Amino acid sequence: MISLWFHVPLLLLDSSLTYISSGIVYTHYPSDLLAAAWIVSLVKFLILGLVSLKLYHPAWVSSSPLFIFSVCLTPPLHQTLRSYVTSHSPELYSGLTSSLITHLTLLTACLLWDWASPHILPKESSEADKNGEERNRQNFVRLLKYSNPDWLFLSGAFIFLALALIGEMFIPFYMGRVIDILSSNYKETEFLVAMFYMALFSIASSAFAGCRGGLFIFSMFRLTRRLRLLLFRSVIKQDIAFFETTKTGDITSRLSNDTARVSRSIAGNVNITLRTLVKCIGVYSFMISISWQLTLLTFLSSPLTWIIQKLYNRYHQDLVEKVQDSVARSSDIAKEILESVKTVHSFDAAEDEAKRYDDSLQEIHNLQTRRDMVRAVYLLLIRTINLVTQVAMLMYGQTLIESGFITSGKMVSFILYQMESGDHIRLIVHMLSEITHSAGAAHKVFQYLDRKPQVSTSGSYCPEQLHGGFVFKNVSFTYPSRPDTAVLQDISFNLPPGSITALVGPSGGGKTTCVSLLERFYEPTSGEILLDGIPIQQYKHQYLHAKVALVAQEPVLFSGTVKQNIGYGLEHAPEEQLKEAARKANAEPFILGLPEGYNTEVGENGSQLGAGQKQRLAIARALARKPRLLILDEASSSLDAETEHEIQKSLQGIEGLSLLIIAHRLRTIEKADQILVLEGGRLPERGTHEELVERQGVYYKLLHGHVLQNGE
Ligand SMILES: Nc1ncnc2c1ncn2[C@@H]1O[C@H](COP(=O)(O)OP(=O)(O)OP(=O)(O)O)[C@@H](O)[C@H]1O
Repeated sequence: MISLWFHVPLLLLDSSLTYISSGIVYTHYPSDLLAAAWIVSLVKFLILGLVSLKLYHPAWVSSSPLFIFSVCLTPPLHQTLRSYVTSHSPELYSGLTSSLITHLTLLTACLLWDWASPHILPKESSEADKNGEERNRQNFVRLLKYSNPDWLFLSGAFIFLALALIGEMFIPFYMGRVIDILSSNYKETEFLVAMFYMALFSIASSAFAGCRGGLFIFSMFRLTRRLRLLLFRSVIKQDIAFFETTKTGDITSRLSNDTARVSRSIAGNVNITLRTLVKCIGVYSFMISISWQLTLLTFLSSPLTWIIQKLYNRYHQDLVEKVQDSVARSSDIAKEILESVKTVHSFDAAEDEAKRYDDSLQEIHNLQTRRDMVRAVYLLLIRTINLVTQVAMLMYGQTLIESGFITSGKMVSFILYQMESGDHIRLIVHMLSEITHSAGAAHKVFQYLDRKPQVSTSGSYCPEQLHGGFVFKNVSFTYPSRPDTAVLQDISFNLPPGSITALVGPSGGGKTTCVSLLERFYEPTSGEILLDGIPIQQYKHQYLHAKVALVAQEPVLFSGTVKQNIGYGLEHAPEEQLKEAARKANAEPFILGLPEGYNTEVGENGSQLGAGQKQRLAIARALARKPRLLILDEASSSLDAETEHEIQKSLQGIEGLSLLIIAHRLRTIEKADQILVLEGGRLPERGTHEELVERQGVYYKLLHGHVLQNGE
């Protein structure tokens, strides 16, 4: 409705302007009506443009610029074509009825557009989108900077690009020439010269194009590799909270897909866009030099091709991304099911899971069908437009040949150029959108590249002498992913050098969280952790991690040999140091029993070892770095009592080594120097086993519950 109120006054204004200005211009230019028509329309365009700018309101019309443009451009364009194509003389003002018909048709088209465009066009141009465009531009510039090391290859590629284009541009020209020579008086020398040039340009342009493509692809791979490495380095240094809040799939997708896409945007898309742009200019120059009237005719379809291509890009790109997401989801489902196949079998859920997987496949299929339908409609429209243009061009071309303006050979050259030109326009529009999308992918990559870990690793203190006394001083902590729940509340305790401390308490009490803070996976929300009186964040990261070693309940081993696993992160450690650690962890007897001893492969995540063996190997790995504090988080739960006892004895024999043991089997920590009872993030009790039993508090209950639970 608002549109209508905007268009009707504009329409009336336009009619009056046409009437008045036609009268004036006609009196001054009675001889050249075509020039007059263009002047009238320029005047109208300026006045209507100013009026609409003055009155413009965002809620009005999306089509008002289109309306004004069409209202002003259609009449002179129509007159120009009329006089050139049909040889009718131009008219300046074609009468009230035809003017009314033109306006009403345009008004209907614009209103239809206003009504339909919100439904068919994806929403854009919001403030956020504009910021996004600006950001994309900045990202693109930044990407160019990442390509700096490849400047030599890229410059070479651009030179070959230019050479190949020059060659390609001349081929249709000489083809037309050959036809002209064949269809007129045949002269052998001229024919041979033309053929020679055609062959020369063909061979040279193919060779240059090959070099160009090769160099671009080479630079692209180099950039991908550089970006991947940078990204991987940045990701691997992130704090644990980052990995808890970011899906692994997202990270791997950035590493594999986005980096490749981003580098494609630089080397690949820029290459294609430039090539197409230059070719487009070249092709149109040749076309204009052959016949500007025919060129004008082919231009008529360009705006339509442009709009269709833009619409197609938006839709198609959107659907392509949806298909990719849904393929990723589907493979995630398959992976999840296959990884938990034992659970699936034990719950007899194989059929249900197959159905779930089938649903995900169906979703992919539906999206792919939609994507292909969109492509089919697009191809149909584009081919129809091409056909109509070609028919019009041939009809007019025939008039031009008949009247002797051009030769049939030139007409052939023109057709060859024209066939290329449509492809070029579509490719430019496609590439421009592809570059924007790649810049979007670049944004995702840069987000990770620029992310600063929340746990700083800039400490530099690494003293030669270390006593190894740890102190928790009024430490409180909440997980970044659950900021409302305090997991540790103002806890303080000491881990004196060479002592054994046990952390016990009900599940969820915060034991593992204490360990995570000691390992600097997170920073305490308040309070501090000191090592020999100095806050642990001031120590050099590698130094601290050599002094504090953790063995988790389910240790992670890497595929490789036993020796490689024990020496993980210790590149230059002597073999004897590793074997010594294995002996202390009571792992040597089983290692020597393996087919190739220390050189036996452990399989992916140690799959060829038993749970107890894995734990012993993990303890050996921790000891190999000669720590001052060894944290055993339920690390001996899979060991039999005798092995556990052996290990404890050998660990106690290591001078200056403090042990922090988290255990549910309370019997194993009865001999600890101090037992800290952690409940609900607080430390309600601490003392030796005897003291705590005597106190009959939480520890006593735990012990009691534990005894009852195990029937001991
Ligand atoms: N990564 C995390 N993000 C958010 N909350 C967490 C995270 N890890 C643990 N929590 C929560 O913090 C609290 C303490 O967990 P923690 O694992 O430290 O307890 P725990 O005493 O070691 O338990 P358990 O004996 O079962 O291992 C629990 O409520 C748990 O749900």
